[in-house]
Amino acid sequence: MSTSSGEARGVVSAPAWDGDPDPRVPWRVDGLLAPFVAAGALVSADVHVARRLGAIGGEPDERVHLAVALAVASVRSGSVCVDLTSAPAAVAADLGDRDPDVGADLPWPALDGADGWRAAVRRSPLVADGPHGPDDRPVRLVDDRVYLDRYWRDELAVRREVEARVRATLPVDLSSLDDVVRRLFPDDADEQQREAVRVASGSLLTVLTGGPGTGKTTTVARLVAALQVVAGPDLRVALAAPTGKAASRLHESVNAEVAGLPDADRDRVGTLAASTLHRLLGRRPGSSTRFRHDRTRRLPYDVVVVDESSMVSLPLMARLVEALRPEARLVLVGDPDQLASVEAGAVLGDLVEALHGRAVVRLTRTHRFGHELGGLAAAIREGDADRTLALLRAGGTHVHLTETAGDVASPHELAGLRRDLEDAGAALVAAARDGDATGALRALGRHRLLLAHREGPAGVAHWAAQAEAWVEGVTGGRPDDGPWPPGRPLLVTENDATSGLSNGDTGVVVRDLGGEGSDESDAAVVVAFGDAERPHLVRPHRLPAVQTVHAMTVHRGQGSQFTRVTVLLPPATSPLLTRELLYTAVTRARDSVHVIGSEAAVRAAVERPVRRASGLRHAL
Ligand SMILES: Nc1ncnc2c1ncn2[C@@H]1O[C@H](COP(=O)(O)OP(=O)(O)OP(=O)(O)O)[C@@H](O)[C@H]1O
Repeated sequence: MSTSSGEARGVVSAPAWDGDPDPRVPWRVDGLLAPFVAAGALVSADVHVARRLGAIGGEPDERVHLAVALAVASVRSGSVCVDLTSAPAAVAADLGDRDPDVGADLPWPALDGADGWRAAVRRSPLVADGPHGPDDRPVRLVDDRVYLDRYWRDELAVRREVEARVRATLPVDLSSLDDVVRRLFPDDADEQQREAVRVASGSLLTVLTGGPGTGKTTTVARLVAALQVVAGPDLRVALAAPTGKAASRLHESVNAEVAGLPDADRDRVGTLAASTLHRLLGRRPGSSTRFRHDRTRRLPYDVVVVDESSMVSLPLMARLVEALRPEARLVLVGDPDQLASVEAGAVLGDLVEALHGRAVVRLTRTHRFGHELGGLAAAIREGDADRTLALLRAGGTHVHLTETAGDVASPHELAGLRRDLEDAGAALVAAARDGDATGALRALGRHRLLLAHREGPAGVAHWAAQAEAWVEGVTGGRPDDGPWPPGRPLLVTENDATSGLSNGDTGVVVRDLGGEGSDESDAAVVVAFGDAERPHLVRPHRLPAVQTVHAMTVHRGQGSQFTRVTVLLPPATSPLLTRELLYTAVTRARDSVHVIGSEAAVRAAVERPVRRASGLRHAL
């Protein structure tokens, strides 16, 4: 494939390439887009995609290339599109968070007028103009939002399905609904949970939101029981979550709740199986965007419940709603204040905003933390930096702040973290060496270090190594430990049907006192995963890809909770430091949280909500 370097207006000098260019390779870009690359608003790969589309589609106007490159960049950073009206302010704000001088005076084209930026984009042969524009163009312009067309189509699919589902009302026998609601939630204080059941009974879409410990999972179990009475019997129910880890947690907690239901309800519900969304939809080998179940081959369920739906990307949500039977009920459960999906879209948050309360039930009564943690989470969620800092500084049994003087914590400032890591590590190694899988799994859930970055001085790679060194300092390696030292905490990084492990599962190497390994390298050790009471034991040679997990990113921690969490904040200038990141990190703690960072970093996080551009939140 040739590059665009030979064209009249082609200004990218680069070698030939056969696929996606590596965004880390510096490409020389000149012309209108150069200052955008220099400022960090675009990477050269964005420019390259835009210029190639321009070359193929016969569009020489650099302003159109800019719009397309920004659309590509926006997907990379989690947005679904770029809004031409707000792009200058959004880019300046993003760049200015890091350096106030950068991004303020980029050469933005004038938007309005017959020869303005908007008009140039609208009449471009690359661009379909409006929702009814031609469907063979790579880019679409709708209300000043520029989309790569496939994201527009995904957004449209979700919007249409949601609109249809919200409009439909299902006939319900109100007196039997009232009976079952009162039986399942006898306490008047549980009115919000009752309301969730009423909404799910009467409509095809229910959005159930709430912070951690507000009873979402509990409600799911009872809601299914209620639906079996008012819309059943024998409804086929699927439970799903975006990650394997979240799916197994959902499976455990819903079935535990079902076990406590009155006999008749429990029998009606039976055992519910939870799987990942990918598995529910049916993976197709070699494709991550198409599934076995789609519009032509719908999912055979009457009720589909998706937990942790804040983590579901727009493309995956589109595939799900397309695959639902039109009469199936969809229940989306999650916390829209948490980090959104790694891929593009913030569907749950957008829907909550767009639906204006229709089909949405928010649970606000916390059952789990009756202490400082709940107040801290609320202050962060509400964007109140002063209150967040005051609560952190006041501290208490459950909240602790180590306020660092600079961007990087000094050894003195790290003393508390070191102690936590050493204590948890020592307990882990002691139980593992004793062959006590239950004790080791409990120790594994005792403390977790969460970070924003994967790489760099504030990243997981550095801190995992540091933590390991500290732990080894107190536990000492043993000559007979072999390649799988007992007490090593592991994170699974791929899904694996053979071992039953999913990407995100964590486990610990434990001495197998009674057993024999199948070869020398894993003789006499097993790796314990899952529920501490009923550990799932896997021989090392059967493990899928794993890594040592003394520390993990907040993203990785999403969907899990730990007794104690330490959040080590990056410098205030880190683009990853957002309100959602801090909220998600703090709410991973079941009992106590320790935040390490500067005042500037705490303020930056709380005051910087993620801005993901999308049309979904305006659309309904
Ligand atoms: N109506 C209720 N009355 C008393 N306890 C409740 C009620 N609803 C939930 N709980 C309890 O509150 C705790 C948290 O509930 P649950 O796990 O359902 O919350 P959640 O919102 O799903 O939390 P997370 O998002 O952290 O998983 C559980 O111990 C549950 O038994």
